[in-house]
Amino acid sequence: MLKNFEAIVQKQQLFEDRSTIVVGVSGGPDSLALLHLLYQVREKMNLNIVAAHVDHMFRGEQSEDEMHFVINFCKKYQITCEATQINVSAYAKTRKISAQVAARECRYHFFTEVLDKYQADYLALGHHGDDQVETILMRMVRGSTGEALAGMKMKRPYHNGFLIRPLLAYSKQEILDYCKENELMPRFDPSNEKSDYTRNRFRKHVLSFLKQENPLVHERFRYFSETLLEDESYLQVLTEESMNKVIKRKEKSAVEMDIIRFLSLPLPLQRRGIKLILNYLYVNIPSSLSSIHIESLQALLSQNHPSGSLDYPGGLKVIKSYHTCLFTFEHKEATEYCLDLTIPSVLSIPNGNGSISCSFVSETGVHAKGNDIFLLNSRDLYEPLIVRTRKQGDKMKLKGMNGTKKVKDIFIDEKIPLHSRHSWPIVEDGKGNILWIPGLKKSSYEAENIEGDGCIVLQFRS
Ligand SMILES: Nc1ncnc2c1ncn2[C@@H]1O[C@H](COP(=O)(O)OP(=O)(O)OP(=O)(O)O)[C@@H](O)[C@H]1O
Repeated sequence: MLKNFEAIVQKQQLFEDRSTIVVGVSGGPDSLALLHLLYQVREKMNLNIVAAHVDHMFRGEQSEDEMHFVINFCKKYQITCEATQINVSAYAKTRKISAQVAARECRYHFFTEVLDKYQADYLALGHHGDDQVETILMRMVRGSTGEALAGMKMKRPYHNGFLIRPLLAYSKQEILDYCKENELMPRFDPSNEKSDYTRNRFRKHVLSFLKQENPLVHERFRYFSETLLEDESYLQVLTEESMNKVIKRKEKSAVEMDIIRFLSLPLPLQRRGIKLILNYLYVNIPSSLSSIHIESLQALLSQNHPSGSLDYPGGLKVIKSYHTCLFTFEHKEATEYCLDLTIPSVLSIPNGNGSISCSFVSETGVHAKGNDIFLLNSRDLYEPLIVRTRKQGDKMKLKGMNGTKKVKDIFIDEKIPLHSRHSWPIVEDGKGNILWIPGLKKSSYEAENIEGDGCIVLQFRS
């Protein structure tokens, strides 16, 4: 028995007694050793083991032979076996994907079918410690960050249960020795020897060098991976707590955050905070998104200029405006509008900017405190009232002040983000006077007292 197999299963809580485990078995040494190990603990742990094999039909008779080898192996050990033949080359051609990607997709599709058929909770695969060293190094070179640098997880949620990789604790040599000791006679896939795949190049040139330096290098990488995952999960909790105080608005396709609060976080939380937002907004993280995007955003947010924007892959735009940073997929220029406000009515403002209700009241006693409500004496009403977006040169007579002020300056003083200014509603009367910028400022046209003929009440709801 491979050293400590049971101890690892217990320590990592890989699976429970009485579980059904589907094992992906190619016929190679790794998966064959895995199948055999699980077979060894089967009785003791009351396991139901099912082997699943896919013949990718890449190598004609040779790969068919491998399938029969797996079927016969299972027969010998009285293990249930599900085997299938899939024309992966044809699949790859119709979908215009590489043979490797196609093989993976077909394999995992079949695995889920078998998991469902046997209502299994676990899919076990034969990746080992040397695979892990290669994976981590490849990811480093590719520029992965955070949790991804920990490589493959020994246990992670998959389909309706978990994907487990019990052999990550062992080196390839230990597995080969195990196969020999137990006379398993695995098959060797010649494509593993080709050096045209990135992984094979890492195996040949980097892993062999590292093994010379330290034959137990896989254990060092395992320790690195485990501690990194622990550190990451702790930092993730801290990030989520901190970002709760930074995020101002969170919708399906847009997130707004407070830049000052964000910049007060330590850099590791800032980086993870940005990732958290991106993971939330993207359904699938685009492969072209890299650490460069995160770095350039950190630079944009910390520079003095009050505004700026970045284009992220997949149509996501990040817009800085004063103390607010908006991540949005909805950055089509806000449509201009100019709408009649009839009395009485409720008008929905375009671009999701709320509504304005408009009614006539005859009695006194209406309070118009704040900028969300506006009163206009009937005798000062010049119809039609219009709700529109801003125009160049807009000016307004401010309530309680002499003279006029540019609408543009009002937006700047109120620190309204650039993208919001284009769609903010402005209420104008039939003479072209700007009466009110709902939610922001009132003009001197507002009624001080309600007089004889009653008044119009405008109420803004954002
Ligand atoms: N054709 C297949 N059918 C069923 N399972 C497979 C097949 N190919 C790979 N697997 C599963 O995926 C794991 C990883 O596959 P990969 O090709 O990366 O490894 P490998 O070094 O070829 O492993 P092995 O020595 O088991 O063939 C295998 O150990 C096995 O559990």
